[in-house]
Amino acid sequence: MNKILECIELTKKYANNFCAINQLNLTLYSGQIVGLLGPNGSGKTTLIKMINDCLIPTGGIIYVNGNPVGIHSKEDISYLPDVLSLDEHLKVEELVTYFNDFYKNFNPVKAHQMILDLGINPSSRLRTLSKGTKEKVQLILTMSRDAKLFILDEPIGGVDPASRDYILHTILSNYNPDATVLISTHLIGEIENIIDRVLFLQNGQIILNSTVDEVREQHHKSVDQLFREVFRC
Ligand SMILES: Nc1ncnc2c1ncn2[C@@H]1O[C@H](COP(=O)(O)OP(=O)(O)OP(=O)(O)O)[C@@H](O)[C@H]1O
Repeated sequence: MNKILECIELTKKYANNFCAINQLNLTLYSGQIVGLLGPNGSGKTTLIKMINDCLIPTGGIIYVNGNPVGIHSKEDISYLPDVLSLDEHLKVEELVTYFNDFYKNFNPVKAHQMILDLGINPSSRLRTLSKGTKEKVQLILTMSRDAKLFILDEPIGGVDPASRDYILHTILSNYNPDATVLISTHLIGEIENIIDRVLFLQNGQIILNSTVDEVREQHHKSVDQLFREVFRC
């Protein structure tokens, strides 16, 4: 198994001195789907932004596929941010062309197939689509790259339950089994059946890093039940 992500003593303090990620150590290997779970404010987006070079750590280091975060890691990672980051004036088909021009590892055939399957009109301008459909387009573009590490920050939050099933199935069936998918979500029950490993984040530290099978065997609970117990208010 190849080490695809390594965070060593990773720390992020914001300008107000609040420590959002606190000396976090994490190693992920290739070929797994990993759920990054934690209550509001636990640091999930901060961690994801640092892995994607969108935020600079205060301390520690991150390696992606053996390289420190930087130009190389941008080729290896396909990132779905928690906010829409596409030009809304473009048509869906123009976005596919744009991604194809921009990323060497983008597969337009795969993108067009998913657009067709989800009944999205390729000639619609993004700004005319509903919030959930915009999210689907962004996810399709993200999943159509042949990346080594997919990082999805809340990929199904605004999507209706029927489409969620398709999208989760799409994540499963379109990702290369040698790749790793890191999914941050609050919809634990929805992703529980597709993830191999689960991480619980609390106050900027990993407090659980187990396979889903280990959670079920050791705690005799689903991940959803364990989460509700650990983080009960
Ligand atoms: N720019 C900032 N300046 C100061 N504090 C910040 C900043 N951005 C985030 N934080 C704080 O860092 C902590 C972690 O935020 P983050 O967005 O990473 O959490 P999260 O786990 O993704 O939360 P959610 O589940 O609500 O999306 C929170 O307490 C948040 O208020």
